[in-house]
Amino acid sequence: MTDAILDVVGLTRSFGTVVANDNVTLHVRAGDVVGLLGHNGAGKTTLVSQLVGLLRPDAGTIRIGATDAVADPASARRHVALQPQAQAPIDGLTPRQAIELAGRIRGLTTRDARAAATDLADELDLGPWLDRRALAEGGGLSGGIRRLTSFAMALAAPMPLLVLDEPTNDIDASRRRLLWEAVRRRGDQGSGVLVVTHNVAEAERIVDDLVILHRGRVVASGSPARLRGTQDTDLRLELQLQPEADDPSADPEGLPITAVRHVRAGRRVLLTVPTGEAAPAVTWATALREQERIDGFALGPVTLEDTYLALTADAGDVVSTSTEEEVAHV
Ligand SMILES: Nc1ncnc2c1ncn2[C@@H]1O[C@H](COP(=O)(O)OP(=O)(O)OP(=O)(O)O)[C@@H](O)[C@H]1O
Repeated sequence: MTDAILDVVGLTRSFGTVVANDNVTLHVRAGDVVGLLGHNGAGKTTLVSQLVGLLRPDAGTIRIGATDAVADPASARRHVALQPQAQAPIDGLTPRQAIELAGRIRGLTTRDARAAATDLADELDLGPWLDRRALAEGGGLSGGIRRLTSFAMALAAPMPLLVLDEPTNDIDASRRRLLWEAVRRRGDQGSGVLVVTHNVAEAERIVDDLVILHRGRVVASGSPARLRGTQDTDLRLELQLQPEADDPSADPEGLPITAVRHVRAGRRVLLTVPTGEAAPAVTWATALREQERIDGFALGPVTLEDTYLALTADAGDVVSTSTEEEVAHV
């Protein structure tokens, strides 16, 4: 892919017998925000570590801009700003000092670094904490404000490629919204952005493309609309099971409705049903609730979460879908 700022092809990395990345291929174009989704242990941080030269791949290639990042990680890193998953070591500094420092390291003048810190504080509503010092052992600043500071440090100077490893962890809902808007803005201003997240619903609204990793492999990639994979006219019926209760939809033969897809996630059951089945679906679910076989239900549009959970379910989880194969190969 010639206009990509990041080209990863066939990347493979094992730890002993664990294949953490298995033949991973993905691309990020300038101006695009790409979300990397996957459960714990899917291999996301292993991938990020190789992008920035902290780990060497067993096989495969990484190109960042025009640079071969495996052969010359130091040059490649000059094009990348990384927000690592671990909290940034900012004890002794205020957020303002930390952001200014990050800007200076990336070549901004003192004056521009100061302006960047002030602008980012406005953009992310960091103002009340901007001059409060981070103390040892988590003192001074909360985990969320430390994470937001680390995010702001990654954004301190414009970079061709931004790699953000779970930037929303610990952050409150209103600042998460500001953070996602800031991510989208960086894409719109021309950076390529790769954002690792567990937050499917929030990422879906701002990304151009998603890559879903499961057990080290890419199991699906494409735009959110393509990945949803079902007809726009399909609906999602969510059943909330009672503790220890059986899933009343476990046997497709016994269902009074046609479920295109069936996903079990803990005590939630997500059924994808054609719009034409809305009325019988509500009648059936209402009866289940009256019989106290479920705690409640909701009928709404299909979301990416349904697809994501279906693609990343492990053996033993209850998943059946007539569209899964189609979705997995978009
Ligand atoms: N340094 C290491 N030594 C041994 N095994 C490792 C090492 N780093 C990662 N692994 C293993 O590789 C697999 C992928 O881990 P990785 O941290 O990349 O997943 P992740 O998707 O980032 O997970 P999380 O969302 O929990 O951060 C896991 O099975 C993990 O135990």
